[in-house]
Amino acid sequence: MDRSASASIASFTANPPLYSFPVPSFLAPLKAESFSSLYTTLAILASLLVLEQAVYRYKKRHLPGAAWTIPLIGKFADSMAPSMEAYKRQWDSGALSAVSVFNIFIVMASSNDYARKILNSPSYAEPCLVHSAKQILRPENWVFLTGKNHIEYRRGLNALFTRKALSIYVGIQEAICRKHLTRWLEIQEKNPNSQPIMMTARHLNMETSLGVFCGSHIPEHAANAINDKYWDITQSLELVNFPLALPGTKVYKAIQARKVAMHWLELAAYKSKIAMANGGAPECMLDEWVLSLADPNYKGRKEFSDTEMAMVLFSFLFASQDAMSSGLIYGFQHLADHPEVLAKVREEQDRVRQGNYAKPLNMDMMVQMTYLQAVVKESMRVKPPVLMVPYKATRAFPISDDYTVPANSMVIPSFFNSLHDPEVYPQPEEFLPERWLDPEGSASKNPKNYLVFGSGPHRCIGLEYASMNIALVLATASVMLDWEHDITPQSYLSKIIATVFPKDGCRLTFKPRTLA
Ligand code: HEM
Repeated sequence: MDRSASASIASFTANPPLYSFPVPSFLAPLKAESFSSLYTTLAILASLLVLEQAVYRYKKRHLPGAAWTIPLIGKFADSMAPSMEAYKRQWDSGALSAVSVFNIFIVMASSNDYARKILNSPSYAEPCLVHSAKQILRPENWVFLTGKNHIEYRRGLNALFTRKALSIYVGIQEAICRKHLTRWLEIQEKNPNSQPIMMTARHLNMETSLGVFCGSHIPEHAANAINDKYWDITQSLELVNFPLALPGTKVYKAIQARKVAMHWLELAAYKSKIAMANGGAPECMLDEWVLSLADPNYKGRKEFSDTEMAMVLFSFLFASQDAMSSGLIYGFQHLADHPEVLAKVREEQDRVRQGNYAKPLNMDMMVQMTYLQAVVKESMRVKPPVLMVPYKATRAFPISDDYTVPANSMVIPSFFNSLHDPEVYPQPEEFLPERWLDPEGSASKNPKNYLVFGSGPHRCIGLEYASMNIALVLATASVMLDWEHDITPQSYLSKIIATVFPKDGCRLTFKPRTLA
């Protein structure tokens, strides 16, 4: 037998052997010192691995979650391929549960009380978004402000979402929506097969957002260019990404996409300032913003560079493109699957439009569409576009009587269980818009459960605009189109790419609406 193969570590040390295991022959040429340093390295590695487990177990304490974490990577594999089933298992394992990814200790909060507590405790926890978000949005973007600075900055932006401002946007939204729905019909005419609306709905959304934000200060070809690149941003929003934005990586591509968007948004800000200085009437969000800053009664900061304005608009695009597309796509799917609900939407459209489908929509008409509003609310309750928002504990956070989230841990409030609580929403998996029509019903009486747009100081700033836009697209579609759902084995499975989509992209066929 080859002696080196059966040698033991002990034979190279003065101490009595603690372990004895065979050394492979490729190690034979190693000198005693080399073995000693190898032994030391292995011992250090082993200690680190033990330490990793000890720290994980110390932080986790009694919370549900794996007893041991997978060395170094933790649940990285799960975060690469997120699935509703795995998330649901985690949420149902306890109101608070623990998980670790790349040694980032994460506390998941699934109950309504804990989710709201995290969202409403700014002195303990702040949003941290996914790691790539800072590279894409740029670290100086306002969305990363915290505390008083965040409150003040945000106060200035509220002017962009007032009822008066939203009224200006309705006309832009409707014109773009009609143009896209007409194009959907033309595409269908050329190809009678069902098509997934995943990308076409995203395109409609992108052009609407850019139209609302920038009006005629952004040309259509720029909106198309931004739309073409934007998918790179969506794809880069994974929980963990390769840390360096090297060419070829997803984050690198997303940064290139941001540069294209920023170029056009800066130009739009510049043009808006000139148009308003020349006494033009406000026709988009930028114009509203420029005018509000010039108002003598306006108290906040008055000077914003073109780049700063563009970064704010880009943050809106970033926050809305995926979430709104998800909301819209499920809106189409729910209405296709529930013809009785679509029929009621149409009855309401008839009433509000007084039978005149060519009449342009306005804010008063949108307000009268109470059934449609219930449809939109219910659609996003059943299929919340955003399942959870990552926050970070800025210091030790005593979240319950018997558990304190360790400082610097991630703490993730999830919305699904709140939105599917059978006590508040009986038959929680069913799509029942009527539940919102009774002001005394449990859905209306428990607004704290409706976490679709979050809660607290970072609650979605665009929530009314978002709901109105989804309603407006469905209203317009209901009067212009008939559509059918081509149900596949993946229609009711979820694909999670930043937000939630039907796994098959929602395959629909469209026809011009036939009026009875
Ligand atoms: C269906 C569509 C949308 C959904 C489901 C949605 C959902 C959310 C959620 C869950 C948050 C985090 C709230 C929290 O931490 O408590 C959020 C934040 C935010 N949303 Fe939305 N959102 C939508 C559309 C929009 C739109 C259209 C805009 C802008 C035009 C927008 C702008 C923002 C911004 C800027 C934030 C961060 C606010 C802050 O940190 O102060 N969102 N949104």
